[in-house]
Formats: sequence, structure tokens, C-alpha cells
Amino acid sequence: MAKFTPMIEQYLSVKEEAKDAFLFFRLGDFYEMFFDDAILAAKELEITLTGRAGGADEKIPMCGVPYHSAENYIQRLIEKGYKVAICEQVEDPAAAKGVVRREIVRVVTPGTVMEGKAVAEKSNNYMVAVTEVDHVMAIAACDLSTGELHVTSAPSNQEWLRDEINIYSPSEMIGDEQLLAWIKEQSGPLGKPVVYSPRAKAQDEVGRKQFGEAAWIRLEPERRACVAMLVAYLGETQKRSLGQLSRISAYEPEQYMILDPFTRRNLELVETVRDRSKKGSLLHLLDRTETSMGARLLRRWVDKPLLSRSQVEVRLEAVEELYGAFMLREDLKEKLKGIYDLERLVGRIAFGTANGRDLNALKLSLLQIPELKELCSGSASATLGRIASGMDDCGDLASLIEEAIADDPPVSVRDGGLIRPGFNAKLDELREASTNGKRWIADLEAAERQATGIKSLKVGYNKVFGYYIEITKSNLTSLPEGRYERKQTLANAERFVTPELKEREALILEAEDRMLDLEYGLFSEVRDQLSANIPRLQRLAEAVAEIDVLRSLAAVSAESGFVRPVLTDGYDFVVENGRHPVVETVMEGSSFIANGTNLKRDASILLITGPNMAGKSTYMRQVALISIMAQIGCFVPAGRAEIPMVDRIFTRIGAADDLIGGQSTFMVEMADIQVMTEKATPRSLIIIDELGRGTSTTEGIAIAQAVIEYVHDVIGCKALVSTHFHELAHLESGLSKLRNYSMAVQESGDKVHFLRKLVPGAASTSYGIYCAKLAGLPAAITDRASSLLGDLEKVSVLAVSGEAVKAAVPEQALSTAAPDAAGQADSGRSGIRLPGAGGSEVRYSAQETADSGKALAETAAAAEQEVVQLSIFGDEQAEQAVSGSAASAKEEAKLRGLVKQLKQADIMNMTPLQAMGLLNELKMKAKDL
Ligand SMILES: Nc1ncnc2c1ncn2[C@@H]1O[C@H](COP(=O)(O)OP(=O)(O)OP(=O)(O)O)[C@@H](O)[C@H]1O
Repeated sequence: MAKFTPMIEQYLSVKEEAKDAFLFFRLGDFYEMFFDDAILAAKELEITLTGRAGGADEKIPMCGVPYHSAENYIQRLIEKGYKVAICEQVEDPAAAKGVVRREIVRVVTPGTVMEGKAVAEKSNNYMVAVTEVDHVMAIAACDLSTGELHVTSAPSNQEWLRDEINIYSPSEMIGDEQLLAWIKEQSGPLGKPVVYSPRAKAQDEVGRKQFGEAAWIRLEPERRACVAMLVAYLGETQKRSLGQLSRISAYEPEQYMILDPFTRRNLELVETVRDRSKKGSLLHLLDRTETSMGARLLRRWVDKPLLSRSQVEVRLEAVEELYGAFMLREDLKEKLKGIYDLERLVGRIAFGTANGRDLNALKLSLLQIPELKELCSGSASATLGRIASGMDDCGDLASLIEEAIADDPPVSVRDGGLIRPGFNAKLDELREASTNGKRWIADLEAAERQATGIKSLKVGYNKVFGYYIEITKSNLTSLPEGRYERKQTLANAERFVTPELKEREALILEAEDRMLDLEYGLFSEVRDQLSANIPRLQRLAEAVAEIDVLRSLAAVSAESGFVRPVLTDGYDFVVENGRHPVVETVMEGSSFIANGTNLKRDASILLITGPNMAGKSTYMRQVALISIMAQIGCFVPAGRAEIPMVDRIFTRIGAADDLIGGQSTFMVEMADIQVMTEKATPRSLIIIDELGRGTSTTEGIAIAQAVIEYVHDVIGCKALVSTHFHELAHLESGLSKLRNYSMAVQESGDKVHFLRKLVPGAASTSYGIYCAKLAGLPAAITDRASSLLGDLEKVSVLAVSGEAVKAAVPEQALSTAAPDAAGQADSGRSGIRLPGAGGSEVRYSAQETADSGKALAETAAAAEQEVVQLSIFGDEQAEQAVSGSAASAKEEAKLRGLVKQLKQADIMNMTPLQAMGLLNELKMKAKDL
């Protein structure tokens, strides 16, 4: 015996098909939810939880939403990352025996929503499928609302997959469970919450049917498997034809520059690091698009800079033409402005949700096309000309809509008023009948008022009784007996009918009924005809988007004074007067200081030192952005630019907020560097900000040096490295392709003025405490920091002293300035070199350093750091310091004496205590001056 009522039994069996979704179960005018669904939905949607007797002993938890406002509730659940299965009555209740049959008609999921916030106007909402077949990974990304479907694959490589997924920023993913589990772990860089819907098997047949045999067999097997899985899932959830998915756009990973999630984030390509808003990103700067599909295409271009020079040149050619043609840009803008979101309109047409207003929006858009086409073909640009000549203006479709659809149709497609008079004779006839009938009824009111003398007599209509004549109670006495048939009694009125009225009513209602059916039928036919032309409309949308993006890039380039980059397949990256495109816009006037870049085969690494706040990060990002902009096909913020095609930009720009899964900043950095060492090629560009921070100073320096050497010797690509370790500056003498640069500052009194100018040579100090003061830290802290710094400097003297070095370094490991053959070959790279007293050098060869173990390396590196600091007191600097700070000739003489004393003291051979004593003595004397 069933425990529940038949209706609840039905609910339970439908629910079996939608275990991971809320089941919206249609009951009359409501969608009801039961059991656990009801409890959770009541909480999530803040609606009342009630109960319903369902045959069991206890009441079943229940809550519901009215069907006419369900859309809003569904959206809210989707935004929270849930899925919603919509279950409708699928037979006429009047004809049903027993419980009306109900079925799930669609499952709405975060990756398949067609309306609402998730499908924001200017962005995509991607559903992504990932698979791995025979050590090849594939990824397919589909935006159901626009009909885009991209697919690609590569030999199995998790980083590649992560990078590729990141580009789509999917809201839902399906795939092999194992792969999904790994991706979930990586969800940090993915940023937004993703719903994972594991899938078991791909269905090849489904894909074949969707895209046709010819297109299907062109795809590689792993791509087929991936797309098939995706399409099967979409079919199962949407339960309708997916006409908008007409084309697969397959691409090869090698077609595009590789940008990992950290790089994309650090460079703020599509959103800012701080608040993840689009404003402040490169995309925002470049986005002057007028159409939604243009905005989406621009995003794709920014996400995927090209690797083929010829393809970029095609874009640049159009941008250059438009750059110099202000009027053409304005004219195009006017036309583009009038074009609605063709891709989404097409999506709704295919989905069967487009209404009369959507069709009119499509028509209005299509009407812009002929002139848009003419503008492009009339321009001097070959690229625009080619786009125009391939453009099908779909004029026949515009005419079809124009003939069929009324100018101002209602939102609903079931309530009539959609079809233009004259489109269909039968419809016109029915409309005529209905209008005549209504006129007869309107006339009836006047006639009966006249005949009965009752001024308040009126003819009304309601759904239950149809047309009636209403007379107030007070007037009933004036009504001749038997004139009408009594139908209904109200508190203060009586309602009547006449046989003639009923006859007319039948005619009107019948006409209206048929009219509604006919209108809906006609409308559906028009929609179907458009549906059959979806590929044409999609191609048109693509062309419009491309024109829009090219125009947008030209507009920004012209207004910001960018120049056309000279692209090369060579190595050198030469930029004169480069600027950071985004930072310069937020600065008032022309206060941004331009800096050049000169990265060549024989000078491919810049080691940039300089104070905090001096502009190192900005400069390095600027170089990366110029490279990306050039490969997108945009002009670049510079006076002149010669840009080689870069295959990958790798950035490590420190920020505490890129911590993932409890890993330390240092671990993240090391993991990134590992990927870099594996993936970077000579055509790559590496940018590392503050290399080696996050661990002890000595280790930091050691690692930084080792990394720089690796990039220099093994990878051989262009690199910009900034560091606070001024000690690394000595690398210039050993690494032939490395150049020291620094951000210039000017000191006056205790103030530091940032010049933001990149100058050759290393900087000597970081001004960290000065920056802390600027940032408004309390004086108690900055003063304390200053005094601690003094103490630390004392300690350094200890380390410098011969005792310390000697204690750590075995005698035989020390050799003098003349190195042996092995040492020469290393030329100080793999080993550690210490400047010794009097300009001599203590050198440990690689072998020796390794032999002496970590303790040696650490101590030696620490000593090295401090010695470098002291050795700053070279003759020249000492001279400068003396003549610059002495107020009188007498003072100068005394100072000279002190310096001499310092230099004469054989500090390398003192004990720590002696060294410290000497330094204190000198300091005291200096104070007395
Ligand atoms: N070329 C420039 N012209 C004008 N202002 C600049 C320039 N470069 C940077 N700035 C300004 O200087 C500020 C600091 O720059 P940035 O963050 O690049 O310094 P940094 O040297 O990397 O500092 P830190 O070492 O503390 O990270 C920026 O916020 C920017 O406003």
C-alpha cells in the first residue's frame, strides 16, 4: 500500500530524476517544493515553510512560489549556485484520468541560464566541459545564451588546463570526476564559484546530430568526446533543440599567447586585483564598443592575444585606418549603436523564448546593416573591406519581421496583438468579427439605456459569466418585466443577459480564441523561419562584433595618443617613451613619466633596483601590457615601439592576496618559478617583482641569484626582475646579458623625491622607512624602525669581521682574486663571490660552495651582503660624503681623518668585538663634529 497520496508519489518519482536540483513542481498557479527541497528553499528564498498532508502520518514540509513570478526565484537560486528542475503538467487536466501527468521540462543550471544577472549584457556565461582521453586533455566552452562553442585540446598538462579554464571563468563545469576534483582544488585562481556536475560518458551520436557529419569528423577524437559530453548534458537539461549551437569553433593552443591566471590577474587584464571590478583593467580601458557582442569579442581578444604576426597585422591595418578617420569612426558608432545583442536574440529565437519585442529588436538591428556594410566597404582598409564583403545583411529576415510583427507587440506571446494587420487574411477576418461584435455590444448599451430610460445601465464582462447587462437595485423598478433574463444577483445590482447578447458573445469569444491561437501559430512560424537562418545571423553577429572591436581599439588609440607597433619575428623589444596605459589615465595632466625599454639578445635581462614606491612594478607591468596590446592588434602607449611576438608572459608579482589553499607566499612563488623554468622559451617574457622575498634574506638572495642565472644561461628569454636586494647588483659583472637599472630618486634634506625615471645602474637603498612615514605610520613606529636599523647595521659589522667569515669558511675554500681555471669558467656565477678588503675578492668556486654545505652558503651570503654595504665607502663615495656633509674646512679635515682611520683599519681581520668597537668610536667622533 502506498504510503503517500498519488500526487506525492508522482512528485517523488520525478524528484528521482533531479536529485541535485530543486524540483519546482507545478500545482495549479504555483510551483511547489516538498520535503528537504522545501526546507532549504524556504531558507534560501526567505519564503514561508508550510506543511501538507500527503498520506503519511506527519505533514510533509512544503513551500511554493507563484508561477508568474517564478523566474525571479529561479534566478536567485542559480546565483547561489543551485540548479532548478522545472516540472510542468504535460496533459490537459480536463482530459486526465487520475493525477495529471507531470514531467521535467528543463533544468536550469548556472551554466545554462538564459536570462537574469548571470547573462550580463556585455559578458559571457560559460559552461565548460573537460575530458582526458589517452593522455590528451580537451576543453569545450559553451555560452548557451549566445551560441558560442569553443573547443581545444593539448597533451595532458594540468597547468595548461587550469590556464584555459581560467580564460572562460565558467559558472559550471562538467567532466571526468578525477579531473574535476583536481580543478576544484585549484578553484583559488578560478575566482568565481563554480558548480561541478560530474558526467560519466560522452555521447558521440548527440554531437554528430547537432553539428552534422562533416563538421563532426573534422574534430579530433578527444575534442569530439569533450563536445559530445557537453552537448549531451545541455540536451538532457534543456530538453529542447539547441539551434543556437550551430558551429564549433576549434582552435589550437599554439595560436595564442599563454597567460596563466596569476599573470592575467597581476596585469589586471580584465579586472582589478583590489576589488575585481572591470573598471581599472586593461579591458575597461580598451572597451569603447557599442554592441554587446563587440564587448564580448573584445574580452576574448584580450584573453587571447595572437601569436601569428600576420593575423595581428590584419587587425592593426584596420585600426590604423580607423585611427586616422575620425568621421568614419563616428559614423560607424552611430550604426553600431542601433544594433541590439544579435547573439542573445538568436539564442532566444533558437530556445523558443523570443517574444515579439525580440523580433522587432532583431529587425531594427538588421536595418542598420546595409549602411554599416557600406561604410566599411567604402573605407580604405582592406580588413574592413573583407569583413564587409563577407557580410550577409539578412534583409529577407528583416522584411519578414517587418511584414509579420506589429510595431509595439506585448511582452507575452499568448495574448495576441503580435501580428501586423494585413499579414494574414484569416486573422484580419477574425479581428474584424471581434471588433464588430464589440461594437455591437457598445451600441447595445446606448440603445438599452434609451429604451429603458435607465441611465446607469451598463454592459460588462467577466470571465465566469461573459457579457451581461447590469442594473442597480434602485433602478430595477424601472425595468420592464421579462425584458432580460436574470443571471446573477449582487448586493446592490442585478445582472441580466439576452439571447442576442449571448449569441454575439459566442461569436466574439470564438473569434478571440481562434485569433489568439492563430496569432501564436503565425508568430511561431515566423520564429521558426528565423530559427532556420540562425547560422546566417550568427555569422553576421560575428562580423558586427569584429567591426565594433576594431573601431573601439582605434578610438582608444587615437584618443590616448598610442602608436602602431612595428611587429617583428625577431628578438629585440625596443620601446621609446613607453607608458602604463591604465596608470597614465588616472594621473592628472601629463604627469606620467614615460620610460623606454631596450631588451636585446645581448642585453635581455634588466635587474631593477630602487626604493619602494619608485615605480618599479608599474614599469614592469607597462612592458608586459605593451606586449599584450600589440599582440591583440591595438596601438601601444609609446613614442615608438618595435615588438617581437612573445609566446608567453610569465609574471610573478608579489601580492599577499594570491595565497591559495594555505600555501605560503614563498611556496606559491617557488611553485610559479618552477612552472616558469619548465615552460618559458626564448620567445617568452618573464617579469618577476621582488624576487626571493618571503624567506630569510640570505636564502632569498641565494635563490634570486640562482633564478636569474638560470634565466640568463638556460632559458635565454627577455626578463625584467626587480629586487630589494641591492647586493644582487654585482651580478652585472658576471652575467653578460644582465643590465642594472634603477628608478631614480632625488634626496633633499630628509625628503625623497621620486623621479619615476628608469636609469642605468643599481640603486643603493630602499627608503622603506621613508615610505612608511609617507604612508602615515605613527612616528613611534618609524622612529623605532630607524633605531633598529642602526642596531642591525652594527650586527652586520660583526658578520663582516674576519672572525665570522673565517669561522664559517674552511681555509681551503678560500682563494684569492686569481681564480683557478674552474673558478674562471664559473666566473662567479654558481659560486659565491665576496668583495674583500681593499678591493680584493674572496671567491668560492661552485664546487667548494656546494661542498661546504648550506651553512657555509648562508653565512657567506650574509657576509657578502654586509660587506657590500660597507664597501660602498669606496674612495669616490667617501670623498663625496665628506665634501657634501662638512660645514667647514675644519670639519672636512676631521671627517677625512675619520674616513682614513676606517679605511686603514683592517676590518676583515678584526674580531667582531673589535670591529664593533671601532665603528662606535667613529660614530661618536662623527657626532662631535
Ligand atoms: N612612470 C610613472 N610616472 C608617474 N607616476 C608613476 C610612474 N610609475 C609609478 N608611478 C606612481 O608611483 C606609485 C608606485 O609605483 P609602484 O607600485 O610601481 O612602485 P614600486 O617601486 O613597485 O614600489 P614597491 O617596491 O613598494 O612595490 C604608483 O602608484 C604610481 O601612481
